[in-house]
Amino acid sequence: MINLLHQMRKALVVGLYITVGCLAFIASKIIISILLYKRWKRKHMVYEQGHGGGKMVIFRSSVLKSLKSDVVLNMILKLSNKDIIGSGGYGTVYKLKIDDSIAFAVKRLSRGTADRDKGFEREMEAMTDINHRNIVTLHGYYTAPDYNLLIYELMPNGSLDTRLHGRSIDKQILDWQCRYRIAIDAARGISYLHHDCIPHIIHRDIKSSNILLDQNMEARISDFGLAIFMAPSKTHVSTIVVGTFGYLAPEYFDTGRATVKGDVYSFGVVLLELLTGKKPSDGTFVEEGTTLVTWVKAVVQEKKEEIVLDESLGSCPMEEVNNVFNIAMMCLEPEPLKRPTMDEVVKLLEQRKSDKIVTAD
Ligand SMILES: Nc1ncnc2c1ncn2[C@@H]1O[C@H](COP(=O)(O)OP(=O)(O)OP(=O)(O)O)[C@@H](O)[C@H]1O
Repeated sequence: MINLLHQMRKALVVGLYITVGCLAFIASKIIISILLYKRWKRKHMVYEQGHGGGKMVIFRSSVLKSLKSDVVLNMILKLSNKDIIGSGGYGTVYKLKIDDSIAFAVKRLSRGTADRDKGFEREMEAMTDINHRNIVTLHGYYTAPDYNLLIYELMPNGSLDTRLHGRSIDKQILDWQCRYRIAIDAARGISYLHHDCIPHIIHRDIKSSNILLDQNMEARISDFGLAIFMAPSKTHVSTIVVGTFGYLAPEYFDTGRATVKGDVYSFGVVLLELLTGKKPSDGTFVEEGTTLVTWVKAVVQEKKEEIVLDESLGSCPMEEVNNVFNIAMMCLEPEPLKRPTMDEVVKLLEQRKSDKIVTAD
């Protein structure tokens, strides 16, 4: 009898513990959900828009938040060809001028194909929570039945691609110091995606037209239309091969396995562009049956880097130039495991830069 009473008491205590445990678990979930919702509300301002059943979401920009959504939308709808500042395979980019001192870049993506819609979703998923000085800021978006709009901060100096391969007057500003700084800024942006974002972000389209320059020629990574997430416990994500010819890592091209080392390879190609001033898709490479990477590797092996160095650079510190060639070669190792991580690339670039600054000062 006593034994039975003892057992009932024990069962009651266990039951009580389980109930309290469950209640505490549910309460903690509710509190976390409320906190997450409050955080989301703080960051986003959602406007249900009457025009054509679209929806506008503005975050981060106090200027845009202070304007009424239909005012912003009307300004966007008035954009025309004269406001175009660039165009890519997926859409057209316009300059949206709010007043004499404030402007944004608006990317218009037509809808209709699953590819395009996916690109828009990817861009939003990847960018809404990113806040880094070397990543272009997304201020909001508008989604309508026929098209999607992405509103970014405006990068007044355009893309590295246009500066490097466009009019020669645009190239003048790209002296050695400027190119070195662009390399460090871009490396920091990619390193943030690979190492600090959870899940990690593989950009998959690192190239000079996706490196944009602000008013001080500081570089930021843009265009997350092909970006994919990767859990920290994973080493790769299997996908169909996308990206830009000339920048794709060979193993990704062959297997469709996207890894952070694929971005490292593409960054190595960008370093070669900065060093040589040549475009990876330059017609002469195709004519001669070679590539920018093969061409440069051959001269680096013979220690004749100056042959391929961009003539428009004029005189520059050859020790530093050779170091950047070496970093590029590491990034372009055919074996992905032998390539450095982006964290390491940043350190290699920073170390050499700061050594230079210390001796120069
Ligand atoms: N925030 C911005 N500020 C200023 N210019 C921009 C901005 N975003 C894009 N651009 C300009 O618009 C061009 C087109 O950009 P977009 O991202 O649509 O295409 P892309 O990267 O050049 O090519 P693709 O998307 O086909 O790979 C860029 O190269 C750049 O010159």
